Amino acid sequence: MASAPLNELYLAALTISIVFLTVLWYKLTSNISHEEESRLPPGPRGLPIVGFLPFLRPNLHHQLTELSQQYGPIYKLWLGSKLCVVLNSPSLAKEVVRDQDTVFANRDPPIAGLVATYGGLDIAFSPYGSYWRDMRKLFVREMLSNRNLESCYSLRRHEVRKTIRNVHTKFGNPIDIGELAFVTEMNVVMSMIFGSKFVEDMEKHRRDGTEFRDIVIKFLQELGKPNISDFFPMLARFDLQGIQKEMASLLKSVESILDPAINERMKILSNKREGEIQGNEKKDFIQILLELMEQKDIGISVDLVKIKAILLDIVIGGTDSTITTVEWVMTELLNNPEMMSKAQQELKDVVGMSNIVEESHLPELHDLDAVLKETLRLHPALPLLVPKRPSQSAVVGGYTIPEGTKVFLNVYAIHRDPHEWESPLAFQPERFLSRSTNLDFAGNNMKYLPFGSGRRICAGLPLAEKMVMLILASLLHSFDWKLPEGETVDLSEGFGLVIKKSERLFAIPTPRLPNFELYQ
Ligand code: HEM
Repeated sequence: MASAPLNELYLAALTISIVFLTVLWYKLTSNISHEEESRLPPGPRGLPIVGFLPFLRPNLHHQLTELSQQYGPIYKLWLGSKLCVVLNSPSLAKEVVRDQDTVFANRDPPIAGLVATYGGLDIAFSPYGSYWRDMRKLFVREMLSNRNLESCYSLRRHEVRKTIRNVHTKFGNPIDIGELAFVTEMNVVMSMIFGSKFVEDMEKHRRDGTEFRDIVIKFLQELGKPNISDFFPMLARFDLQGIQKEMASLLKSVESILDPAINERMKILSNKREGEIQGNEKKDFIQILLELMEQKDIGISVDLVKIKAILLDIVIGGTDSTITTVEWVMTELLNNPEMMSKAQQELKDVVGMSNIVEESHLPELHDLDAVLKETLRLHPALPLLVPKRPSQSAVVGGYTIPEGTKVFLNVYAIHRDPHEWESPLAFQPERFLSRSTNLDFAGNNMKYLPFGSGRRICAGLPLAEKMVMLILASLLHSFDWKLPEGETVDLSEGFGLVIKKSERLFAIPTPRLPNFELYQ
């Protein structure tokens, strides 16, 4: 009995120490002034030190959308010592991607992302500034220029035709749509980067896209995992969950595929000296980049590490969002058979049953375009875009967002907002057929931002749009699709940076075109 007051004393001392340490912790780790703190947006309280971290659920975009119903269109969360602000309305989106775009064009990459990109040397994670500007310019103007994209159409066509031929050999059997899209997209991307011979060699050695698939999936899983190091930067050096170590090892695996291909191309290029390289020669991405590396007078210093960082954006980031989008479109069409028939009728009218789909047909496919847009409304590949970090304190929605805050633009919530969309949860592609709206991918209408908006809008948009449309149009024109017997469409979403389907989609193709030769 005598020890009871002593226990209470211990308890009191412990509580005082925890409170003291908590206050000290915030003082040491936070560079937010008292004045700024009083003007922060509202938000859930959370626990001392860890903040809202223990309450996070796997599907972050769902939870952040639910919280907006409770706290309004702008709210804050403390995740460990990291202040996060979530924006959930078109007018707040406008404030950050239009009115204050230079401040919010800065990024807040996760530590795993920095490990994966040699410290943020890629385009997506590099801070806003001259390095990012130069790299993005190089990517958009040199690699994805209209001329370049047109000149490598034959590569895209070749790989998509190969996929159609392949599906034809398996008709009547269930096909994993995600895997099909992955192999097609990966082969297209690899042939655009390294040339079609590289893809043929990979296939000869049975190193087709599937080999890469596991690495890409793991890469994105690690990137999407909540990491203590991000929430308590003071603990980053201990890598408590081993995420940074795992990421470094995944990067090595990717390099084991990229490095030999780059080295081989460097050898070929140096054997084929200046005079022999024709001005009008069709160049793949690696040749463009290696040539830029040799030019000293272009104002951009390109080296091998930067080249690999850019390739990672294309091979890992670009591929995954493209595949996920193809899989979601096919899922929605299988769930809405009348829309599938409408899109197929359009293909019959525009392409004809005795032809195959060409890229020149794509601008005529208005129904399919509307299906793609509606799918990206309901299932935006990056529901929270790539998080932003203002380069200086700013005022948004009347509240202060201090410099260094992690800012999520919750496109998922905006795309499903009942104040912005009629029947927001229904799949209604017709809403994109009216010419009076500017609901396109350019990010001008703040209620529809599947590729983001402003300076940091998706840099791969011209290629992404062509690829997704070409793969979908070819699959839908060449085959009818149905679910395996007794199966229903599963629309649930998995966890990650890119919202994937939680269950893989299997569908059974039946040839649609009368002429067998169109499958050869
Ligand atoms: C359907 C396919 C795709 C979707 C839905 C998509 C979507 C996005 C989104 C939402 C962002 C972030 C924008 C922001 O934070 O405001 C982004 C960034 C980016 N995307 Fe895509 N993307 C796709 C395909 C691609 C492809 C194929 C490539 C490369 C060939 C690519 C390259 C990039 C790059 C480099 C960035 C970073 C831009 C920057 O920070 O300046 N994307 N993408």
